[in-house]
Amino acid sequence: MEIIYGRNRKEQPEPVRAKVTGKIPAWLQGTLLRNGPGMHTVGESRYNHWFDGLALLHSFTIRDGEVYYRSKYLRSDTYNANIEANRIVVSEFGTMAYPDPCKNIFSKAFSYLTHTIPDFTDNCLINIMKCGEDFYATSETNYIRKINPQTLETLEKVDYCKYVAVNLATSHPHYDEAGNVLNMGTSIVEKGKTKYVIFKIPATVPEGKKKGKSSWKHTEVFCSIPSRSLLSPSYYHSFGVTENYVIFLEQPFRLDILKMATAYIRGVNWASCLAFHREEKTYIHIVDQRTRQPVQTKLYTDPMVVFHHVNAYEEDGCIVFDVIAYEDSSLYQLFYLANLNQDFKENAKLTSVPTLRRFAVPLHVDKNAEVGSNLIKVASTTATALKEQDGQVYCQPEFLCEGLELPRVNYTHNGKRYRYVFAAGVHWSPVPTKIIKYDILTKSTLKWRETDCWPAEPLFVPVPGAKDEDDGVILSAIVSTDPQKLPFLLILDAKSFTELARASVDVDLHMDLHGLFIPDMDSEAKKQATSEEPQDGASDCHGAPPT
Ligand SMILES: CC1=C(/C=C/C(C)=C/C=C/C(C)=C/C=O)C(C)(C)CCC1
Ligand SMILES: [Fe+2]
Repeated sequence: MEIIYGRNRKEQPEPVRAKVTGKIPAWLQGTLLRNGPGMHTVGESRYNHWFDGLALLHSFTIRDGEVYYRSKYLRSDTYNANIEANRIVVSEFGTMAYPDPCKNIFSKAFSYLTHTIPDFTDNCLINIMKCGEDFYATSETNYIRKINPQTLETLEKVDYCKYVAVNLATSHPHYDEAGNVLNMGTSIVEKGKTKYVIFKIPATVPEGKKKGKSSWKHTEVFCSIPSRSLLSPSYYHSFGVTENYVIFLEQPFRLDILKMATAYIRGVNWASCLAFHREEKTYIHIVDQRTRQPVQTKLYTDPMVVFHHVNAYEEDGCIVFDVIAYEDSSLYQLFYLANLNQDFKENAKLTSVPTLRRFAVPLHVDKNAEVGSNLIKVASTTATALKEQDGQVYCQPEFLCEGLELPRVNYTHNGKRYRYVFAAGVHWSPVPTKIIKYDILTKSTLKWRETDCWPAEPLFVPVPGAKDEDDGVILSAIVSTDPQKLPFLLILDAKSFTELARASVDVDLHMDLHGLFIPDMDSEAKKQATSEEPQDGASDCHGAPPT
């Protein structure tokens, strides 16, 4: 597994033309842009965790049946400082680093003082966010980095803190139809006022506001939810939305702020400040986007750990939401590089399988409803919400399917009723071995897998004018551990899950995390703008840079 996870990857900044087999649909024109960790050692120093690796952006540009690949390390301040020092000098999730080699106790104490309120890393390795016409590499700290989606160059650093009071923010924002971004973050600095903040970044500068100003300045707080525990807010990796509501799970997987404030002097990493409290409940917060107020009903469910929300929608006075849930937090433990070594089958065993769970929560609780009665009258799910004596509502999910992670849906159905989940197939190990299409209606699955092939998160791209939810293709970057087989971009027909084409590239493809597809709006115009004609040829040919 070290070959997949722990090895440093070589960047490929010049586009490489892929060898295409099969036929890429003519309508599929655009760029698949993805992010993930690519460098795990700097000089003699080594990161401990896979989520620490330096961000490596990569893209597959699909144009007229041809595919071009390129990759480039994000030139974050973190990357630059590490490369300059030839060692890791910035702390990441699983690695605490010391900028100055603290030779004596006094200098260590001094460094400690300057780190009490930590300045987090800008190594944005998790996802790509679209904001208006701009693209950003994202992580979970207060920093994101603007990038050029064509050349993968690193542009300016944006500090969320300048626009909204959050120290951490998710790398899984939502988008409305106008492209406005809805995201969530946690404010931990104002002691005693720890809160979760839902905020909106407009896609464009609002009408009537002074032109020329960036839309960031118009970021607005939508709603703040006070943390149940002021010194120990929940950790969350994503959240859900419906057309009118936001769903936030305050799970008992929590950050300890005091531990974080002393982590540097204690020489421990950020990950050690996270703990799952298996005896506590998971609180379900619902925020009405129209009133910007939380729904007053106290909703809760059993302890669980959720990283990825799948989708959510409203039905008959209820909110139905689907998540991938675990019984514990073993997933983050498994991604320590020491666990992903040769014996990963032994070391990297999940102690709970990820399951797709469907919850249903009532938007209004009938005062006359009997204590103990199920408030969910929706026929399509067996999820329940039981009214309790004290007015709280206890929600129990319907278990839909096991062994899914990195879920994606057809985003035109985001927040709306939907039927299909596309995901990576995992079981006891967190390493995906297949791609799955799960049909919620028929509870059936379609799978793609190939020996020695390790798929990334599958992304759904709809065909223009699509009628059915699954009218489109699935894109997934496949890492190969078969020396005879090059890595490739896999293109599946999303309906039948049959292979339409694959584009093999002779490059050092890394296992990535998340990304997005940028469709070419006007591919004809783009083609005209391409200065050079691409050369015909083999997979290692460096064709003209697609614009
Ligand atoms: C650096 C840093 C953090 C980084 C978290 C990361 C990098 C999480 C990655 C999660 C992924 C990739 C999940 C996939 O399902 C925290 C804990 C927010 C807090 C403080 C500083
Ligand atoms: Fe994620």
